[in-house]
Amino acid sequence: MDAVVTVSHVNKSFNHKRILHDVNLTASTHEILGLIGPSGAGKTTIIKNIMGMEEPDDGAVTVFGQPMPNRKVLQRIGFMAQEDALYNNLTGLENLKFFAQLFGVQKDQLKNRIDYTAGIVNLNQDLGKRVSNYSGGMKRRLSLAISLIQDPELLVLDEPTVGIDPELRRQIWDELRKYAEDGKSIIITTHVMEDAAECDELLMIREGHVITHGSPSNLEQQFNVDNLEQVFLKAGKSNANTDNH
Ligand SMILES: Nc1ncnc2c1ncn2[C@@H]1O[C@H](COP(=O)(O)OP(=O)(O)OP(=O)(O)O)[C@@H](O)[C@H]1O
Repeated sequence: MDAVVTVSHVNKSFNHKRILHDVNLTASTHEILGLIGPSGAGKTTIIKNIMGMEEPDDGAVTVFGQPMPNRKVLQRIGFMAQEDALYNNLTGLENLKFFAQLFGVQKDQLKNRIDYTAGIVNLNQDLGKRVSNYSGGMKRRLSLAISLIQDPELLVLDEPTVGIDPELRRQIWDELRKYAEDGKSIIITTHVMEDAAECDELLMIREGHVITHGSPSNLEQQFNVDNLEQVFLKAGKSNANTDNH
């Protein structure tokens, strides 16, 4: 496994309030890395620092060995933001084609990539509709298909499973697993423990601190509990105690 993303000792404040405290992480090939924590914990801020959309106050971020932002590196990343960035007046198909061209998908690959990515999120039947007529869940699914369109080496997905029903969620996780097995790297944020259980490596985030990290099974063992929710609660408590001393 090779390191694809490194975040080293990153601190970030907004309006003099510290949002990230000494965050460290490594995302590697063949791996799904999950950032889990409640709303406001700082997950999106970490993602934005990785994508070069925010700059750390201290510390460093590299993606494929390069400091971000870097336009060439961005071409190698499939990014799904928390807010859907779609063209509402275009159809789903036109959106997919637009982003495929932006990311340099070869013409002879275009149909295959569109069929494949729309299939993953069950949108094939709705591609002719304008996005303005899509539900919120359909928009999330289209955003996910777009993030996969150029077969990126790194996928960065901010809350991809919000608004997605359990059956489709299973299908998406199976595809993400295949993607990682193919040697790619995936970073995903979630506040849902079922999603966290699908990851190879987890960072539990609370109030901008990484309170613990490890594989789901190792974390359950380490904290001597049988689910990740309990790990989060126990890790949060021990972290709070440490903070007080
Ligand atoms: N540009 C900004 N200016 C000021 N405060 C910000 C900015 N971006 C984020 N914050 C604050 O940083 C904190 C962490 O936000 P962030 O979006 O990273 O959390 P999150 O874990 O992704 O939450 P959610 O699951 O709700 O998306 C919040 O208190 C938020 O209000």
